[in-house]
Amino acid sequence: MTHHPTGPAPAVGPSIETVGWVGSARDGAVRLIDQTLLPVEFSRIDCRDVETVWEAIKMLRVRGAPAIGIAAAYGAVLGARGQGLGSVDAVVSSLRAAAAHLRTSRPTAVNLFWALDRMQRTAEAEATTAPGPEVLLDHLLDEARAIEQEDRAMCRAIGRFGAELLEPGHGILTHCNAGGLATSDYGTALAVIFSAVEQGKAVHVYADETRPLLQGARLTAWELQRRGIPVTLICDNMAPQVMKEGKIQAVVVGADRIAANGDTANKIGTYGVALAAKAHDIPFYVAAPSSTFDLSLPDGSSIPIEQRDPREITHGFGRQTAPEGVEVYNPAFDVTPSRMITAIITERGVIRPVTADAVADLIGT
Ligand SMILES: CSC[C@@H](O)[C@@H](O)C(=O)COP(=O)(O)O
Repeated sequence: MTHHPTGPAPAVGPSIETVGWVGSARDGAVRLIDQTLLPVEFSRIDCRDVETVWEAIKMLRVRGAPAIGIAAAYGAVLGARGQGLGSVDAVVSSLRAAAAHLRTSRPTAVNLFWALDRMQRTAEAEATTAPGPEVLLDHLLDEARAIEQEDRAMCRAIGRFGAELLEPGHGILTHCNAGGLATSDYGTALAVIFSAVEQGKAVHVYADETRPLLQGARLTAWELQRRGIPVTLICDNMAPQVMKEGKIQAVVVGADRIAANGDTANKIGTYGVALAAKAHDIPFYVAAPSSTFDLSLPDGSSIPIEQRDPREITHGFGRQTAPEGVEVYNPAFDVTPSRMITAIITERGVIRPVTADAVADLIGT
């Protein structure tokens, strides 16, 4: 049952740069949108040291798995110049220390570790050949920029593959924010929607508010509205009812870490959406780049789940909404078993059905 008009699709509005680098390797800074201020205020901050990047990741000023990885890669460049540019060895050891610190910012999104491993490998590989510390630092900035550029390309490819799965008039439910704000510029789950609209398919998005930090309300609704895509905001607990009313023909969400068998960690509440989708026979799609897969983990049971400050639940956005001292459980992510995922959309193609063999075939090389 489709309740959405199938008239001409709107044009997709312009991208925004979520995280990038300004200035030279020697004096520059990591520039990022402070997402904690959205949707009321749009402002960027410049991070000039590793600690500021660490804090920005921890406090969700920059968030979303690929964007965290990009911010960390640029943060590693800041770290590399930490002890000054006295020698190549000083640059390498400063980068190692910065990477070790940045790894402690958030545990679940594997893109953070993937990007830092890559920066560290680059530093170590070039240590013996770089003619001097300044050249090495320039190369490290090039590597961080490559991570950002590759993410752009991956998101566009995810969008192209995923758009094939949507039809004009579809109602699409998404959870949290897997849009441009969570990546370099185009998103993963939202890329699928942007691409479908660019292909002329008019769709309507339902955005889960996403308790407790409201990434769906503050970020996804803002991003879709800004790009001219029709969006209806709902509270998380309304999703099953909205499905029952026939308004949803597909669910598309992002991912923070995907195990070798396809089990997928994403924002808390995603598992509940998958259960509801299954009950209503609605396809449940995960959209993620290959950098979000962690093939060292056989299944989702060993994915580390971030536990966050209870005050995000008891004092969300500055107002006390629970009794003082109440016990709180606040996991930031949950794991959806692969058997509940209809397909995983990657930049290399679509994994369907989601099995360990299919994941290994596409991602394992
Ligand atoms: C393309 S981003 C995919 C995920 O990182 C996203 O869905 C998500 O769960 C983000 O959580 P957040 O806590 O806001 O970093």
